Amino acid sequence: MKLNIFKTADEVLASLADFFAKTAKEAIEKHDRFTVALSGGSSPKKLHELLVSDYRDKIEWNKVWFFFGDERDVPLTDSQSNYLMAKNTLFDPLGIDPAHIFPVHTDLGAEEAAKHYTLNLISFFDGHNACFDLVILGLGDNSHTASLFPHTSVLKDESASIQALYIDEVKMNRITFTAPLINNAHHIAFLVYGEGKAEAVKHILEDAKNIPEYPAQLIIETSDGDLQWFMDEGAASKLEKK
Ligand SMILES: O=C1O[C@H](COP(=O)(O)O)[C@@H](O)[C@H](O)[C@H]1O
Repeated sequence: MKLNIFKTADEVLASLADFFAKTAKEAIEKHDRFTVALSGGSSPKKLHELLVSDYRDKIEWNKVWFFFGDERDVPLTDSQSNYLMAKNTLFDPLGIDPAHIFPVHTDLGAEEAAKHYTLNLISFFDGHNACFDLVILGLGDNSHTASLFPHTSVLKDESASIQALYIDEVKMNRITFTAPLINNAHHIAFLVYGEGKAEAVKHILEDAKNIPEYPAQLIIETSDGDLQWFMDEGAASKLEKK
């Protein structure tokens, strides 16, 4: 695992955008496509904006395929939708072909949407377990990542799949990649900035294992995977070892 710690959030974003472009180039050279699962919430908006402003001509966008590590069970037109955020900040400004975007079909209902997404992945990855070139993750201040929330049943799920579940803490259904599905990726990048995340970062990286309390501890580097954290000094401020 590699920790990339920068003074400012802008430097964090610049470094992750560069990493995105590098992994895209390598994947396209290797198998003529780049598969990336985006995270939701607010942190990735600025990353998307940077990719649009500085990487428009540096990435072969017509070879990029977009997925979502988690989604809220709301219509895709709702302001809480992770898809809508990515559409507004990334897909529309870059003119991405809709055929290259895999939204979670929340109109089917959470359970069906999760099953449908799992089947889509199986078919996209030719019957094999999905293995993304890059999964981008955020970190909630309660130590959740994707929609792997504390004390939820999905934390025990050992299948590499998409699951739907009601999350009491946010009073809504969420659709989420399981940890084994995320861990199967070639590259995993956490994007975390701001002092508000410092406590959670410490729990995940330095505290004793306690998956029910700190679900992002489930995300690990496998023998053929690469796990990197991109964070600012604020988010890293409670770490003892840097
Ligand atoms: O609910 C969610 O929260 C996390 C963290 O979001 P942020 O707003 O603190 O950046 C996010 O990674 C996840 O995808 C999202 O659905």
